[in-house]
Parts: sequence; structure tokens; C-alpha cells
Amino acid sequence: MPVSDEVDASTTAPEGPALPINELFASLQGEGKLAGVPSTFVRTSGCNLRCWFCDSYHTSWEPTHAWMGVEDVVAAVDERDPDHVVLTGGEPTIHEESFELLRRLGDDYHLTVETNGTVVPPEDTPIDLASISPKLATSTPTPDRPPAGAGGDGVADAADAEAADADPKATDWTERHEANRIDVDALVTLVERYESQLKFVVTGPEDMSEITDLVEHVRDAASVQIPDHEVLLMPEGQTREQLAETRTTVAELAAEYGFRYTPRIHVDLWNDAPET
Ligand SMILES: C[S@@+](CC[C@H](N)C(=O)[O-])C[C@H]1O[C@@H](n2cnc3c(N)ncnc32)[C@H](O)[C@@H]1O
Ligand SMILES: Nc1nc2[nH]cc(C(=O)O)c2c(=O)[nH]1
Ligand code: SF4
Ligand SMILES: [Mg+2]
Repeated sequence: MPVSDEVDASTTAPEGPALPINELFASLQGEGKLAGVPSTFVRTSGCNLRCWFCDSYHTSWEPTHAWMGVEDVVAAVDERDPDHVVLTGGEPTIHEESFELLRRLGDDYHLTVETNGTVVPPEDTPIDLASISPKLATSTPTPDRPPAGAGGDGVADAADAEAADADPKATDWTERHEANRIDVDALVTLVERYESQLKFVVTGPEDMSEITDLVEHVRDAASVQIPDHEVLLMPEGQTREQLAETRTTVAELAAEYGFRYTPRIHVDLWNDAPET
């Protein structure tokens, strides 16, 4: 579903600070060190990257949204009365108004921001957990790895390659995604400033050398420790079936390398249903 029924379906931005909202819902945090914690999710639309596997296709490859004033988002969160709020996307940090929203929510809620780690928020932005998911080389879209979301079957095959050639979306984004997916300085600032987790989407053993190199670089440059238990390996997969194929390998890699494994419990529970 492109835009949640729960969000006001305004197609034009209201006066004052506003955000393009794709979904706003209550669920359990499905990933990372707060997995299982009841949380209200605010999902902005729009992203500066294009992972081929993006499970939020309608915020990246085909962004759709309704505009909500920041005050209306705050009211919708207050109505659900959670302890924890998760701001996600798309990439929430590409919108200045996300920082205004966080400032408005900061006194009342524990705030997690799900981010690809390419943008540093203004210094006064309250964030209790920076959930950083740096994007690896295997996230880059190519004709062999076209977008898997909404309508795709998640299996890159000749038909997808042909479709990607015909529709230049995937190849248009190959270079742009590759050029922008990692910003070590931004990652260092984020881990120095906030309680953090580095949550890597893992497609297989070939991802491990890039993960260990990147973690080493960030550790060398940062003035804070990054313990192994804050480096999380998460299996790639938008559906139960896809996760069933990757999770054992990824769990075994976590055990082998001493990093933490995170499940995707919302996928186990509700598969790829919207607003979960
Ligand atoms: C949709 S993203 C939005 C936040 C931000 N743009 C990012 O990528 O971190 C939310 C989380 O889902 C993860 N994710 C997206 N598609 C996935 C997939 N197919 N399998 C596993 N994790 C996925 C991202 O890596 C990120 O941790
Ligand atoms: N339940 C649930 N937990 C999540 N944790 C991070 C999510 C995200 O899309 O950022 C997410 C999500 O989409 N659903
Ligand atoms: S960075 Fe996040 S929202 Fe953007 S395409 Fe990748 S997974 Fe999707
Ligand atoms: Mg999600």
C-alpha cells in the first residue's frame, strides 16, 4: 500500500513545517537492540539512495506520501501514547523538518532514528538511538540486481534484467547509489554523538570483508569505542520466504565474527504487510 490510511491524505503541503509521510503506525520494534519494544513508527518518503532490496519501495524507488504538518505528526504520535518512537523512511534525515519533529518529540519519548548514515543531523537534534544501516556494495542496483520491491519477486532473473534494461531506473541509480552510499566522516560523527548501532543488511559471506574493513575504519577514526555487540548483522529479506533463505547463514556469520545477529521479527510475525 503506497500511503497509509492512517495519514491525512493531503496532496499539498500545509502551511508551516511539514513532512511527506508514507506510514504512521504502532507496532513492535522488529530489528536491532530494542527488538520487541512497542513503538510508534513515523515513515517519511524520499531517499538519497536506491538499494535494490529496499523493503520500503514506496519511499525510495516510487516515493508516495501525504503531507502532514509537523504538529499533526506530533498529535498522531501523542494519540498512540507510546514510550518509544521510531523515525524511519525512506531516509528521514534528508528532510530538515525531521529534525524539527525530533525536537518536538524529544522531551516525551525515546527516539530511535533509522538512517543509512549519510547525513549528519544538526547538533541540537535529540536522538536516543541512532540505528545506522550503512549500505554495502551488494546493495547497489544493477541490471542483474533490479529493484525487488512492490511487484518484483525478489529473485533477480533474466526477466528482471530485461525489465531493468527497458526501464533505465536501476542503471540510472547504479553510479549515484555507489558514489553516495558510504560517508565515513558522517558515520564517525554519528557514533561519536549518539548511542548507536551499526546494522548491516547481509546477503551472504561476500559482505563480510567490507563490513570488517568499514568497522575498522570507523573505529580508527572515532573517539569512542564501538563494541562488537553494537555491530549487528541482519539477514536480507522482505518476506518470510526470503528470510528463510538467508538467516541461518547470517546468524552463523555473526557467531563466527563475534558480531550481534538481529532477526526481523516483524517479518516473522506479519510478513511484508504494510503498517507492521
Ligand atoms: C527502509 S530502511 C529506512 C531507513 C534508512 N533509509 C536505512 O536504510 O537505514 C529501514 C531498515 O530496513 C533495512 N532494510 C531495507 N530493506 C531490507 C531488506 N530487503 N532486508 C533486510 N533489511 C532491509 C534497512 O537497511 C534499514 O535498516
Ligand atoms: N516492526 C518494524 N520494525 C522496524 N524497525 C525498523 C523498521 C524500518 O523500516 O525502519 C521497521 C519496520 O518497518 N517495522
Ligand atoms: S537507504 Fe533505506 S530507504 Fe533508501 S533505498 Fe536503501 S533501504 Fe530503502
Ligand atoms: Mg521496515
